[in-house]
Amino acid sequence: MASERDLRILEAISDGCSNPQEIADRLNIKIEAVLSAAESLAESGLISVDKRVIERFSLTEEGRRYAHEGLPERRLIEMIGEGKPVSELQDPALKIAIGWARKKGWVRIDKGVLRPLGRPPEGEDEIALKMLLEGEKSRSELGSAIDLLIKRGLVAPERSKSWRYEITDAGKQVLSQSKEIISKTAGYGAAVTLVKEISQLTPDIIKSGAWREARFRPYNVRVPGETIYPGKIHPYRRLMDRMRRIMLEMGFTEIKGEIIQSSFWNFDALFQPQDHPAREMQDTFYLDSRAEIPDYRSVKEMHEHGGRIGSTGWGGVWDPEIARQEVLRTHTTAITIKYLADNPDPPVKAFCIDRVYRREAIDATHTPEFEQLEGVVMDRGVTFSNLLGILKEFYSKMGFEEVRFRPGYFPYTEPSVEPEVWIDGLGWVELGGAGVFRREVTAPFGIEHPVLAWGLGVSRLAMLRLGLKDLRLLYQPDIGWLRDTPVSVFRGV
Ligand SMILES: N[C@@H](Cc1ccccc1)C(=O)O
Repeated sequence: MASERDLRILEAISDGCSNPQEIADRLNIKIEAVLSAAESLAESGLISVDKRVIERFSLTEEGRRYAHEGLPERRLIEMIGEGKPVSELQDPALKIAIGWARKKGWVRIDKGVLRPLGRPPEGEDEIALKMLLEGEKSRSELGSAIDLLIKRGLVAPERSKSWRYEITDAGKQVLSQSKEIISKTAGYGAAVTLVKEISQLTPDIIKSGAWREARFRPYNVRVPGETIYPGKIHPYRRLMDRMRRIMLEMGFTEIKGEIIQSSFWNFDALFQPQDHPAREMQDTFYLDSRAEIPDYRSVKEMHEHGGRIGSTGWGGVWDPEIARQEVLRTHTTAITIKYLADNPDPPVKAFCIDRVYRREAIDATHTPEFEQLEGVVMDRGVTFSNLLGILKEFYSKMGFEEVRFRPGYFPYTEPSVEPEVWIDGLGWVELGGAGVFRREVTAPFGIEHPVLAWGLGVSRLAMLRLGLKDLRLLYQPDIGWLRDTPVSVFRGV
């Protein structure tokens, strides 16, 4: 059964209006209303719908300027006349123009002089630009120059969905029947009383009491709605907030620290020998500045001889100058060890989620800046199994049910493990490092109780959680990805 609005729309389609906007304009109603009505008309077989994606092109601001003034390479040709020394053409904007003119084979450089090679005819790109001054155009109207113009940022493509409606024989029949009724009565109003279906409640319908007799059209939740892109929190930020919330729920306190650290806190305090390969230039960003470091006697003693805990230390001479060198922190463990040194009495339950820096060549799985989530628990009698339990719980709260631990090695923990989570399709994926701090780390700072410590690769975890193949997406504002990433991938957020 069709409502008054349906019939009007059906009539418009029968008169040749084939797209929603046209119909909306003609009937002075919202386009969403047309889409919704058309959907149900199509469902009842009264119209046929042809959906397609169309591409239209328009000028960017720069493109518009060039459409008026001419492309830079065109103006260059006009400017150089018979030729001009390249040394007089040093302006960066001119360099771009020269680049294009050479690419197009319009000029050549002869003994330092830029010379035109005849007068180049108007190119397809220039013609396309001029056409676009008249308004939006399609690909077929503009020709093949369009891709280059898009690359140059002069033309912006826009893809949109279009709907084409056509009335079917069944539709024609319904329309002619209803017209008969309408012509016998006063008009569409009569058709409404005839079909008695209302899609929108108006003050009039309420006041007149017409709603009592009316049948309300049910909502059709399958109608394609207008896509809207509201502002939302960046998916990566959202994920980090989630991790932060999990840690807080588990009773941890958040701590912060400086990005620039002395080697002392980044390495030495963690009993990393001064010739440890991880300190080398290819892994660490060194600054050419020196930091103040605290009283280092006990740390030096530990590195050289093993202090008074029965360790042998690393031997050799521990050099405070090396410890003073400033670095961009390579891990957040620098923050937690400093915090423990400042708070050596139990209990301590702290975490730090922040950015760290390493000299990595950038590729799909490496960036020189990334985030780590670091946690420490220090208390009387805490054990390695407590550590595994905490990690398991954290991962399960993040939605990774299957966790296992591989033996690992870090200079500052014993025993050490590398937690792995199971990802369908990928298998076991390593997600960080963990262990119990060695006495060589804790004793010099007067920490007498066991310390459980771990550091997790946050961006790694985000990649898995968001199903990304390329880590760089987390750091590049790719508007398409940002729009398409649903907020619902984060359970419980
Ligand atoms: N700092 C280690 C992780 C770790 C933290 C704490 C204990 C053990 C390991 C890393 O960056 O890989």
